Parts: sequence; C-alpha cells; structure tokens
Amino acid sequence: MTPAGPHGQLDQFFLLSHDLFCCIDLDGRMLQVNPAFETLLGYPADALLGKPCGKVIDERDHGVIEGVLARIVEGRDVAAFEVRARSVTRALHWLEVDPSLGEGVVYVVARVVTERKRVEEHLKRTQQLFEIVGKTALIGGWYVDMDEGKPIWSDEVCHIHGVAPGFQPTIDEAIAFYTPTYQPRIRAYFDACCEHGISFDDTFEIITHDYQPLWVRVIGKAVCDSDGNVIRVQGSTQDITQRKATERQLQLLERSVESSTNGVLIVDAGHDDLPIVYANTAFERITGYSRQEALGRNCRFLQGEDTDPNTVKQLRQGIAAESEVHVVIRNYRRSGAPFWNDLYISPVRDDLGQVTHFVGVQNDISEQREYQAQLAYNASHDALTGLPNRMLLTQRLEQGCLVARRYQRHLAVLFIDLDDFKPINDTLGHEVGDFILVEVAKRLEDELRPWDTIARFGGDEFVVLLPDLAHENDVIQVVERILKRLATPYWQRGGELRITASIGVAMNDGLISEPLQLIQQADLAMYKAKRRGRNTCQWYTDDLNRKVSERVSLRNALQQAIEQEEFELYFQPQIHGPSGRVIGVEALIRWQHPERGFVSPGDFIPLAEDTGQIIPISDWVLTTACRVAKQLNGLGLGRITMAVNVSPMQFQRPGFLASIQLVLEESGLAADLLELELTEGVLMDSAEQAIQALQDLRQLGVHIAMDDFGTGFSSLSYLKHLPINKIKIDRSFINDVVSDHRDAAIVEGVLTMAAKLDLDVLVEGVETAAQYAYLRQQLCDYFQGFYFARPMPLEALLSFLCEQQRHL
Ligand SMILES: Nc1nc2c(ncn2[C@@H]2O[C@H](COP(=O)(O)O[C@H]3[C@@H](O)[C@H](n4cnc5c(=O)[nH]c(N)nc54)O[C@@H]3COP(=O)(O)O)[C@@H](O)[C@H]2O)c(=O)[nH]1
Repeated sequence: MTPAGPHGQLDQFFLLSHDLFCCIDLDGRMLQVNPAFETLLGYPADALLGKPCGKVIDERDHGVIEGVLARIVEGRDVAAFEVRARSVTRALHWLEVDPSLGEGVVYVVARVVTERKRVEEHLKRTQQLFEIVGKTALIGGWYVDMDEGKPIWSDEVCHIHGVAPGFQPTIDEAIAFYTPTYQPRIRAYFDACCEHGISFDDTFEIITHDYQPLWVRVIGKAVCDSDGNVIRVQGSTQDITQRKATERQLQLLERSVESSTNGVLIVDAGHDDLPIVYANTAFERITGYSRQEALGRNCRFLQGEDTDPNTVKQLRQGIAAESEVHVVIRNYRRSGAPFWNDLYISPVRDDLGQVTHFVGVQNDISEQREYQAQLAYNASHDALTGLPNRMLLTQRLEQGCLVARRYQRHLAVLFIDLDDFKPINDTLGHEVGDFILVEVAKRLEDELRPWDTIARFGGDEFVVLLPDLAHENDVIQVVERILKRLATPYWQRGGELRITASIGVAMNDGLISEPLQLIQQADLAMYKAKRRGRNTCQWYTDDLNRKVSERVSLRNALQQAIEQEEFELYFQPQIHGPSGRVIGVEALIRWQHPERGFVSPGDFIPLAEDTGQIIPISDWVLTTACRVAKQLNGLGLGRITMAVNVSPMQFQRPGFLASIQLVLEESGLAADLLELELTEGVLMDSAEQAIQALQDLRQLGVHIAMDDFGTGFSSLSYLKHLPINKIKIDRSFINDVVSDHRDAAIVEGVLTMAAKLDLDVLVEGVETAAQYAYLRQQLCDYFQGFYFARPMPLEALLSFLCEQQRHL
C-alpha cells in the first residue's frame, strides 16, 4: 500500500501507527486504509477499497455503523463508540471507533480494545458470580476503610438488612440494626478489630429495616499496611436464620431424645458392621454401658446365651430389607443381668431415599414381662400346691396326645381322688386339709418323672399325665407306687393322719379324638375304684363308657321329663300291725318315659342327685304329695301321714325349711301329717348343721324318719342327738331276718335301742307272712312292704283305703 497524500509526517504517522485509520465516503464505502488496518483484519487494501465498511464489521453491529453514518451526514456530533470487526479469518476484534467528518468523507480512527473488553467481560461475569453466590448463600461483603470510617455494604448485605442496594450507613447506624442484647458485643468486636487487628466470627440477632428478626453470622478481619497499621476492616455478613432455626430444631430434638425414658440408638448404615454412632442417656441407664463404651460397636454386644437366635434373625432380615422391625429380645446389661428389650428399629433415609442410618428405640420391659409371667403362672397353676391347674393340664394333655399319636407311644391319664378327705377337712379344719393336699402334691412329685405332669384338678382331685410310655403295663408300677406312698402316714403337729386314694386310669389308644375324654374316662374309672372299696385303682373300659353314655342320655331325658312333667306319684301304704290300719303312705316317684318305658327311681334319682336335677323333682314331689295328703285326710278314712323322701342336696339347700313351710301353707296340710324321710347321708357332710336343721323342722311340727337305717353312716353316738321320730329299718336286714340270725340280731338290737330312745320303728321290705310274724313277735308295730301293698297310683290307693275301711 502506498501512502496517500503529500503531507510527509502525517503520512508517516498514517503508515506507522498501531491504530487503525480508514477513510470512507458518505455511503460507507472504504476509500483508504492504513497498514495497521490491513494487518489486523488480514485483507490487502485492494480487497477493501471501494467496498462497504460492513465487509469488516460484524453483522451484529451493521446497524450501529449505519446509525453513526446517518448522524454524521445530518451533521450531528458522534462520540466514540465500540463495534466488533471480523478479520478475513473471521477472528473477532473489538474496536473503539472515533469518526470525524471531512469533505465528503468520514475519517475514522479505530483502536483495538479486544483485551480491555475481555477483562471487562471477565469482571462483569465475576461480579455476577459473586452476586449469585451472595444471593444463594445469603452472604454479602462489607468493608470499612479506616480513613473513611464508613461501612461500604454489598448489595447482598443491603438486602439482608432490608435496605436498598447502595445504602451506606454510618458505623452507629450499622450497629443499630443489631438487637440491644448484641449491640455491645458487635461494637466490642469491631473496636478490637480496628484497634488491635483481632478477627471475629460470631452470630448475632438483627432487626431488619422492615422489622424482621434475623440471625446473621458476621465475620470480620483487619487489613494492615506494611507497618502493621490497620487500614481497613472487612468481612462478610450471612443470613443464617434458617440454619439457626434448623439448629434449634435439632437441639430440641436432641434434648427430647436425651430426656426420653426409652433408650435410643443410632447406627451407621454406611458401614457393614452397623456401628453405633449415637446412644442416649436412657440407653446408658438401661444397659449400664456408657456412650463411650457403646459408640463404634455393633449392638450384638448386648446379646447373650439366652438370646433367641430366631429373634436375632428377624432383626437381621428387617435391617437387610431396610424395613421397620419390632422384636422383644433378651439382652444383657453390663453387669451380666438379662433384661427384656422391647425394640423398634426403623431405617433413616436421606433426601434421595438412601438408608443412611437405623434408629433403634428400646424399652426395658423386664418388670412387665415378669408380671405377665407371674400372671400366666397364676393362671396356669394352683395357688395352694403350685401344681399345674386344669388349664395347663389341658394344654399338656393335648400336646401329650399329639406326641403319642405321632411317635406311637402310650399316654396314661391317672385320676386320683383322696378317700374320705372331706371329713378330715370338716373335722380337723382347712389348715390340716391344706397340709394334706400340699403333702400329697409333694409325694406325687417325688414318685414321678420330671416330664410327667401332675395337676390339681380341684378339691382333693389330682390328675397325672404319664406321656411317652413304651408299654401300657408301665403304668401299673407307677400306680402301685403312688397308692403306697400316699397311704403312708402324714404327720401334722405331732399327730398321725392317714389317708388313701382311689385312682382311675385311662390310656390313649390313639383313637381318642378329643383329649379331654381321657380325663373323663379316668374319672369314671376312679369312681369305679371308689365303689370297689377305695385305696385301689381301676382301669377305664368300654363298658364303663357305655354306662357313661347311658348316663348322659338319661340325664337329657330326665331334663325333658322335668320340663314336660312326665312324672307320677305312687303311694305305698304303711301299716300299723296291731290294728291293721293304714296309718300312712310313702310317696314314691314313677317315670314312664315315652320310649324307654318305666324308668326306676333307683336309676334316675341318684343321677338327678349328681346333676342337681333332684331339686325341681323334689319340689314337684313335695307339692304333689302334700296336696294328695290333704285330700286323703279329708276323706274320713282316718289320719294318714304322708312320707316323702328328701335327698341330701335338697335338705342342705339354703331355704329348705322355708320351702316346707310354704308347701304346707299352700296345700293346707297340717305339719304333723308330713313325714320327711332322710337317709344317714344328710348327716355325712355337716352333722352339726343337719341336727340344727332337723330341730327347726321338728319345731315346725313336721315328723322326721331316718330311712334305710343301718346301711350308712351309723355313728350311733349321733343318734341320741337327732331330733327324729322314727327309724325305718332297711329292707336288706329283713330279707333273711327269719333265717339269718345275724340280721335278726341287728333288727332286735335296733328295736331295743329305739324303744330306749323313745323312737318309733317301721320295718321296710316286708314281703312274706313269715317275716311279718317274726317281726310282730319282736314287738315291731309299723310295717311297709309288698306283703301289705305295692306302691300304687292315687286311684288304686283310694280303692285300697276304702276296701281296708270296709274290713275294719
Ligand atoms: N328323693 C327321692 N327318692 C325317691 C323318690 N321316690 C323313690 N325314691 C327312692 O328311689 C329308690 C327306689 O325307689 P322305688 O323303686 O320306688 O322303691 C321303693 C319301693 O318300691 C321299695 N319297696 C317297698 N316295699 C318293698 C318290698 O317289700 N320289697 C322290695 N324289694 N322293695 C320294696 O323300696 C323303695 C322305698 O324305699 P325307701 O325310700 O327307702 O323307703 C329308693 O331309694 C327310694 O327312696 C322320691 O320321690 N324322692
């Protein structure tokens, strides 16, 4: 390129300048460019001259160039401006352009400012980043130059204080934002920093311009000159309100967990061994381990020999599955003492849902467990002997039957009932009775194997289960041992007591579907043993079972009979021998069952006594008999007493006396026409009470006859105290009275004794003339028996009485 123009030095300047020179016409075409222009943009002058300057200007700035040209053409001033130029290789250069108008041309001087622009851009970006950091972290910067003495706040610091950007407070104004509590402290920090260069970093509470309380963290540092003089204090202010709230919440949580009565443990899920990273005070109290001892260890140090492996497995599975687990586990304190730990474990997840920890909440429930165990023990054991009770017996029986069935072994059930225990209890007192029961329990325990079950079934009844017997015969030895051991004397307060037992045995033959049947069977067999004379053992047989089934169905039929009044009263005359007159009748119940036909009272009365059905039956008999007696005595056939059998249960029932009174009132029968026949059995249970009750009845005017005399209790010493009118000699002594001198002796003895006690005697079961003749010879006056009349319905009795009346 050749220098244009004649102006020597200026041309040199044009040629050598580092700045870019260019001359363009008013249409923007390039007329002249200097070498620096060519060099920067990489175009030879030929390629540019005559071309629009837009060729070297970035498209984005074409509009700028056009605007500037237009202003220049209009004659307006144009200040220097910046545009982007593009080299021939498309490299971008920032140019600061200063145009001036010549004659028909525009002179342009341009300076390359690319580097400056880059620095400016960088600064701008940095500033933006600072702003982002400040806004994001709620942190701003400030400084105070010592010579100025006024704080300079960044926009974020202004924002934190609730003031507009650019706000410039004085030192006092800045401190006034702090709450009164914190003002002295920030001032002291600031002064110490200014005077001694001491840095500070603390949290303070401020009240913003718009009255918002905020927590801020303020850091201050001194900047010193080379002499060590503080020339500036600068630092940062950060809004930590949120963090402070979180911290407070955490503190609250921590304090709550610390003061919890439950032990709390946190373990780190990030380590395979799940080490403990936190343990609260309650954990220390419950386990006896300090935090220091526990931290870093896996919880398994709390386990011991008796810890159930299944529970541990359940825990591990829950942890592996990252799910919640609840177990009650046997743990051990530091002292080695075991305790029951009611433990809940829950996974703790982070924001991404990853399990980072497990938290365990534990509670020592040993006392509760012990209490429950005690309750369970009480519920399953007899308080007096400590033996299993019925409930536990049932469970053991079911288990035993199961095992016997599975392994084809034998299981024996022994039903043990003490013989004549009741009189001991009644006469010697409950204390002695209890002593015997406890002693029996001990003796049974001594005689049996640890895995046998001995249960107190009730009262003086014990049930023994002998599981896992190889042979049925093994039972015999056990039973014999028990009978022998129980029969040895019991020593109580220096005195000797003797008691025996009756034992019923039932074997599980594998066919039993309902284990409890075995107890019923053994019970039945025990009753058989009692009947066989006591202090013995009987085995259950199918025959016994048939009898039981029969009893059950009879009981049901009896119930129906009671409800549907299927009974009838028969009457058997009682004869006064010397006159031949009927002086009374005995009411005897009869039951005609629709299908069974006639059922003997000898069969159903004992059953009714066992089941309690005797009560409604007796009520019906008494009411009917009294009504009939009233009717008979109104017929003008003479005085006829009505003898009614009274069962022991009926007699012992509270209100018996009142019920007799009521029946007499309702029927209108005179009391002395009613004769109550009682067996010696009523005296068995409580003779004193029975005597009192008899006296009350006598007071009422009712007659009392002692039935079946000679067959029962037979304590003659009581007889003198009994307020009775009559003795009925049992028919078992009459059968052979003529031929058997022993029966005759008994009858004669009773007659003599009764005469001395001023008691009437009636002889039952007189069937033959010979018997009658013999008894008359013995001066016996009253008779009852088939020889005179069988029991008969009311209609027949009326005919009988009328007939008899005719013959008198
Ligand atoms: N609590 C109640 N018990 C009652 C009632 N009715 C009857 N019974 C008791 O049932 C047992 C059997 O009674 P039953 O079959 O009626 O037998 C009575 C007579 O029929 C029988 N008897 C009378 N004379 C003779 C005789 O010469 N020979 C002979 N083999 N048997 C005879 O004796 C029974 C009456 O006995 P007792 O009561 O001891 O006087 C029996 O125990 C009845 O007591 C009732 O309503 N309530």
